[in-house]
Amino acid sequence: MSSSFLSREANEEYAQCLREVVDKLLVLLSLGLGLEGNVMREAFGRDDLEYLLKINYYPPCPRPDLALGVAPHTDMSALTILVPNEVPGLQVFKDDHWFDAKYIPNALIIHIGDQVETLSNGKYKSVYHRAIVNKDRVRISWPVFCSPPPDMVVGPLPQLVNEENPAKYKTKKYKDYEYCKLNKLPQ
Ligand SMILES: O=C(O)CCC(=O)C(=O)O
Ligand SMILES: [Fe+2]
Repeated sequence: MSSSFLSREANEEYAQCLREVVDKLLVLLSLGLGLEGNVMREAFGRDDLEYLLKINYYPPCPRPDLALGVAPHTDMSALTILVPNEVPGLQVFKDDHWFDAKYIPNALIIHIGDQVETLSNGKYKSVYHRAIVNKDRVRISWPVFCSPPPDMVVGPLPQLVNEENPAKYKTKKYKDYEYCKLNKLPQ
């Protein structure tokens, strides 16, 4: 890893690029629900969307069969954009199986997070995933969690709720969702 990756300028440039990616994804996700392109982005606070970079460092583990890097979970963000190093480890749960996320050089891994699931009233599902560890190689991943601002109220979009499709999720401030998730309280 070059030290320039960690420089302030590099992070600012990366954030700027991610903003464009996230804006495009939110437009496509809105259109996918049959809504105007700007609906999801507006519902998440428009230019106030927050970007949080986390660095996961998984040291080699002599018994990868006995340990997990990250336990299974969904991200509470709206979207997560993740870049891993070349050591595989991310797994996604689908049809009762864990699937390896293939490492593709220069590709971004995008997770649908809980807030997109809520806003879409369950049409989009947040991805259940985990990270396994490697016997002799260090794995590193750089997820950026893109979330609504703490005081933003998030709930199923009114356009998607009617008598046949009642709201499946509570409407609440993002910070309250976060509090319940972090403390494993019911939402
Ligand atoms: O390291 C990974 O690939 C996944 C990490 C992760 O799921 C997380 O930090 O939320
Ligand atoms: Fe995650």
